[in-house]
Parts: sequence; C-alpha cells; structure tokens
Amino acid sequence: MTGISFAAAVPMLIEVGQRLDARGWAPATAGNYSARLDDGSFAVTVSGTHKGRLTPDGIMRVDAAGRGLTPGRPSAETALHLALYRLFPGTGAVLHGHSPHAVGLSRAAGEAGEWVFRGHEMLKAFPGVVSHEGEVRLPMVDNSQDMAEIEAAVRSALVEPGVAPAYLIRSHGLYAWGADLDEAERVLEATEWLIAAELAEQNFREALR
Ligand SMILES: CSCCC(=O)C(=O)COP(=O)(O)O
Ligand SMILES: [Zn+2]
Repeated sequence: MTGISFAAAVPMLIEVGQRLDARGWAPATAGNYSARLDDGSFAVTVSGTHKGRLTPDGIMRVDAAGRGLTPGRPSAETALHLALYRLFPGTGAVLHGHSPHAVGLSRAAGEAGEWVFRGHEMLKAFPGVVSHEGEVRLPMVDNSQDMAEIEAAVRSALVEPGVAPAYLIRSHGLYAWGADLDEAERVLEATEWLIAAELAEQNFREALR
C-alpha cells in the first residue's frame, strides 16, 4: 500500500488549494482535493470549505467507502475521488477545479463526449507522453447531482487508450489525478493550459479572418 501520512497530506492539500485558488480555479467553495494515505484511508477536503483558505479543520479522513474517520462532512464529490482510486490503483491524489475556461469549453462543445488535443508540446506534461506528435483525449460527461451517475457515465472512457488522466464534467469542472499530488497538479495545470491555448488560437483565427 502506497500513500502518505495524514500529517504530511494536510499541509500539502492546504498549499495546493492556495495555488489553485490563485489561478482562479477554486472560486467560492468550488473544487475538492484528496490524497491516498499510507493506512489505506484517504484525506479529503471538507464539504463547503473555501479551498483557497483551507485550514487543517478543512481536511478529514475517509475510508474507501467514503465513511468519515475524523470529524466533518466529506466533499459532496468524494465518491468520484474514490472511484478513481479504485479504477487506477496507482493514483495517489485527485484534484478537482472549477475554472471558467474548462467549464466554458465543456458548454461550448455541446454534447460532445470528448475534446481532443493534438500537436501541442504541452502534451508531454501527461504521464507517458513523449512527443507532441499525437493526441490526448479529454473525456466529457454530463453533470448530475448523483455521483454514481457521473461515475458510471465516464468510467469506460477513462480506460481507453490515449486518454488523459483527467475528465471534464459539463457545466461543472475538471478532474485530474496522478501518482502523487505533484503529478495530479501537473496534469490539472497542463489540461488547463491546453484549454486556454486552444481558446486563444480560436480567438486569433477569428481576429485574423
Ligand atoms: C459552489 S461549488 C458546488 C459544489 C462543487 O461542485 C464543488 O466542487 C465543491 O463541493 P464540496 O462538497 O467538495 O465543497
Ligand atoms: Zn465540483
């Protein structure tokens, strides 16, 4: 069993929240974060907290079924985090943000089931990608207040070849994960950068038309 101690996870999750909030990806109380712990449980943010202003009380432990092991109400999206740990046992951390760019793309793309990034050097920020010559697919799924519905709708897309360790919930936000918090943050940041770059490209094309 890999993972970090709860004592180590708490300051790391607080700091990641401050960084993501500074980027505008954690407005109001949006977003949630988790990390796999060394005893088989998970650290997760408490529901309704401002993720840019987390204190140790804003992070709690849950078991693999999402039951609280320390005081607090776990994130309303805890089930989505736990589903990713189950599906990808090498996952050590999951981050969820609500950036305007990611949500804007998810709405502009209509009912599309994915967005495909092609030809960007930034693709190499994703684990295992060694060249810009190729594509990385970002699954997109409809939002729901039923986490089981979201999870069931996205699960098969996540295990297809060439898919990013990330997915977009329409009109809601972006999930990204990695072997540890650093990798999850890199995946989130790279995905946000790719979305912003493609929006900039589209704006330039229209301006130059
Ligand atoms: C204003 S954010 C609405 C809920 C949400 O999508 C989110 O990411 C935060 O929920 P949590 O229960 O983790 O605080
Ligand atoms: Zn959310």
